[in-house]
Amino acid sequence: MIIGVPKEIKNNENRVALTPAGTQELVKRGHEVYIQTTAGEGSGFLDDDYVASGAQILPDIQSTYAKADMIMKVKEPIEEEYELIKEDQLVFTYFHFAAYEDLTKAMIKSKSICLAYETVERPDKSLPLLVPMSEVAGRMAIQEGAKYLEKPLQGRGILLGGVPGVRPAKVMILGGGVVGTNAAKMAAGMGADVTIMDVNLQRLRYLDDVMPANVNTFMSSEYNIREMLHRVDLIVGAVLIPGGKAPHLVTRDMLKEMRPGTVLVDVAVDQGGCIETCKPTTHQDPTYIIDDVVHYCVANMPGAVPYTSTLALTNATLPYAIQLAEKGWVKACQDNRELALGLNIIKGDVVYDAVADAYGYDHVPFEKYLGNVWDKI
Ligand SMILES: NC(=O)C1=CN([C@@H]2O[C@H](COP(=O)(O)OP(=O)(O)OC[C@H]3O[C@@H](n4cnc5c(N)ncnc54)[C@H](O)[C@@H]3O)[C@@H](O)[C@H]2O)C=CC1
Ligand SMILES: CC(=O)C(=O)O
Ligand SMILES: [Mg+2]
Repeated sequence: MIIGVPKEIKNNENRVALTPAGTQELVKRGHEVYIQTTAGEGSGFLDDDYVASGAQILPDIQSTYAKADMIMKVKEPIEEEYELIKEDQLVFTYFHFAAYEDLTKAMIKSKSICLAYETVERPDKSLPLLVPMSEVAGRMAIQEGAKYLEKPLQGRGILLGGVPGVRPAKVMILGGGVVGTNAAKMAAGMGADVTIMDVNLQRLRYLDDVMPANVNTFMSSEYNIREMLHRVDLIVGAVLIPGGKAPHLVTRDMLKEMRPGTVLVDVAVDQGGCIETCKPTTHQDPTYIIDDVVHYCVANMPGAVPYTSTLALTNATLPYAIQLAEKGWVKACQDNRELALGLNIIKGDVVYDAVADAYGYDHVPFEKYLGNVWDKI
């Protein structure tokens, strides 16, 4: 198969979808790998490193898209890329369709095959290609939150861990999945007073078992969220309905109940955000203020720590990329249901139900393309 890796063009997106080590694995299996020049630079990989692993370097994004059967990317395609995606081309990347209607329409029009990292799903319901970036973003959420709580950055001016004789900051984490757990670990390690909220009681039981004493669990409900608002310093939004739009757990009217300088970090912004007033921001201009509350809503948080993120992401994506390259997308998805669940749009059909629901499209089962292979197993 011919694999193309374009350079990411989203603001401050320094990750790359394939490392020189991954290139070597694909090339030694007989595949052709084309890397857009300087695509790996932000993550510390030079064109020469890729060439040494057997890749060929292409001069621009147009030639990279034009050449490839499979495009491997990190972030969702942005407008300049829509026209470059070809009919029948396999695009393997994050899409977050439920948050981007224009992208959804453009990919339907392209008649490409959109296999989304964020909905590849294991039998235990875990999301193996989202987990590594959720680990990064969860950890970063506290680092960023602590920074924006500083007074010169318009925060309340409270130190997360406090000092002897002075209480630590209160951190409320909405969603106790991968982002929430990693955020809680970091906040607890810094000495904050942490509360994790979730609707899954089993998950809260587990977290109660494994978390240190300065982390409490609390059932997520509008009533319980409101009860805490006037006391918290930092709120981390970390809920997920896989593939779907995030529910608004913090609504606009709730901002009035918070203290001035409270910081909101809505990590779930890539699925539309769980804080009603959150709109996607960039690393260049990450925050804005509404009602004296600081909003941090960067949709590609891991892009700022590419040395860690590229390795963490590609450790997870490479085994799936190899299956796609070896077998083609139809056979690879027939053989591995985890990958089939990543299919979101196929040749103009929306095949992922939460994406179809988000915009009122018909949901076409992916069996139209894959057949009912699992019934026979
Ligand atoms: N902004 C960024 O750069 C990044 C964003 N993310 C996003 O972070 C979000 C969270 O991802 P993960 O932690 O991996 O998901 P996850 O599936 O591990 O956890 C989500 C949790 O939300 C809980 N939940 C669902 N409804 C809830 C409600 N009403 N109240 C409280 N909890 C509720 C679920 O029970 C689950 O425990 C996703 O939207 C993901 O795409 C992930 C990585 C980077
Ligand atoms: C998951 C995601 O949105 C990211 O890694 O940028
Ligand atoms: Mg929203």
